[in-house]
Amino acid sequence: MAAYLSRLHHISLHVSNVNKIAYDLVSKFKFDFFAARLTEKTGQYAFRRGSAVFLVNEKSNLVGHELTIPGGQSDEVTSVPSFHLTDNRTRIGDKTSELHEQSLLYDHYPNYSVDTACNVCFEVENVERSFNALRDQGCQILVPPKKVHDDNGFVTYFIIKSVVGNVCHTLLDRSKYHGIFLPQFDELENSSELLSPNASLCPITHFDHITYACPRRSTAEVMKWYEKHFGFQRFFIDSNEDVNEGYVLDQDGIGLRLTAMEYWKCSEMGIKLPFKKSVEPDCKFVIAESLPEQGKNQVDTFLEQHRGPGIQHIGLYTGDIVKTAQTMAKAGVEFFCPPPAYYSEVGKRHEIESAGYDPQKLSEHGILLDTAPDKEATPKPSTERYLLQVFTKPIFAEDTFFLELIERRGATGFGEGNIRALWRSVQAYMENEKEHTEKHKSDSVSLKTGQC
Ligand SMILES: O=C(O)C(=O)Cc1ccc(O)cc1
Ligand SMILES: [Fe+2]
Repeated sequence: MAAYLSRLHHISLHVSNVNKIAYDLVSKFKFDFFAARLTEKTGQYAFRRGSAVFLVNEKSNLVGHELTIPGGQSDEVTSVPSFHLTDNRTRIGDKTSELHEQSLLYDHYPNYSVDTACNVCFEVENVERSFNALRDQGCQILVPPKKVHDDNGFVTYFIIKSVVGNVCHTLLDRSKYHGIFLPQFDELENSSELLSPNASLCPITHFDHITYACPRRSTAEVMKWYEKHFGFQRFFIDSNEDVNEGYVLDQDGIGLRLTAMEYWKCSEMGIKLPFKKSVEPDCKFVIAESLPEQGKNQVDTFLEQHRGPGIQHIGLYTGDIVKTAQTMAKAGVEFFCPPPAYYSEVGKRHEIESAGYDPQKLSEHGILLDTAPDKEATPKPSTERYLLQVFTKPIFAEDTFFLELIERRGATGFGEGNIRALWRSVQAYMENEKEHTEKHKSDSVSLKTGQC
């Protein structure tokens, strides 16, 4: 029996420069910094927008380290006020010393040499039952069941290693916890989502999908692992997709195999958000493999620079991609842009206009639009179904992890046109980057700057 996952709780990052990532998440991506845990040995910081929560863990033991998160850069956006975590150190230190708990909670040190997003944490209804089931199925246990409490109740959790590179999963039960995040975390004052000015400018509601970069011919093993242990089911990206081969794009320089999965409970009935009365849509998992015939590509680059398989990107769902991209670009987020011809090509122009968008507006930030094939529209409505996406440049020092904004207007899958356009823009960036490094042009304009 598989573990019974009820919802995605947060995704953990392990980074060496917490200040940089915290700054980017708050000032550029407009996430709210809402909870923190700081001990003599470690710092853990939680950021959220809607139900999308990132837990940023400090990679090294920086004692006396001070994190300052500045306010927003733009005039209209007053962001989280400056916050010095050193102020809280004594308080959290006092709490933890009672428990003699100084190291990371809800995660483990991955001892990874580069910055990485590597723990996808789920809520489960019964930690003991899930643990027994996964242990009996032979899963590798990284942290056995553990109970953590504070004045607001308690949480139990354990951590298992997945079959994808350094990716692991914390499975936790927080049904007996009434605090804002997790026990031993301090809530930041004024962290209420309702008060956040960013909610309307960046209406991100949840994680839409998580994409893994995996080695060639490993997809079947990954699928099998998630089916067996978590009860994931196949999500067909395209109606012509071969069950065994996945969705294959293998021409014109694009060599990519995509296979997607979703977790069954969410796909069948949806999950209630703890704070809101609405139903939280599911988060899909996409496995990306590169194909050898088309030469080295972005998946290979990820595997090389990340030093193994892992989370390549995360799709953040937004109710208004144009507004969100505009706000983020203004704050300094850089997006991958397709070739300018993408927006002037007659067919695409017409497609964009038919969807009610201005090609010029979309082109400003590299937003891609795809119309879902007719067969997806059941029963066929008078309006078509669209998918809009835009991809940020890598957010760590290496060409590894990046974020994506995605808005679905009826379309539930992944658009072939968007994948091709994304692929080309990432390839162009990486080739430029390579040339740039090879020629050692230290005085040339940085490729990581500039608008579309
Ligand atoms: O289209 C999406 O959002 C995907 O997630 C598919 C995808 C996966 C990996 C790539 O390198 C490019 C595209
Ligand atoms: Fe994606």
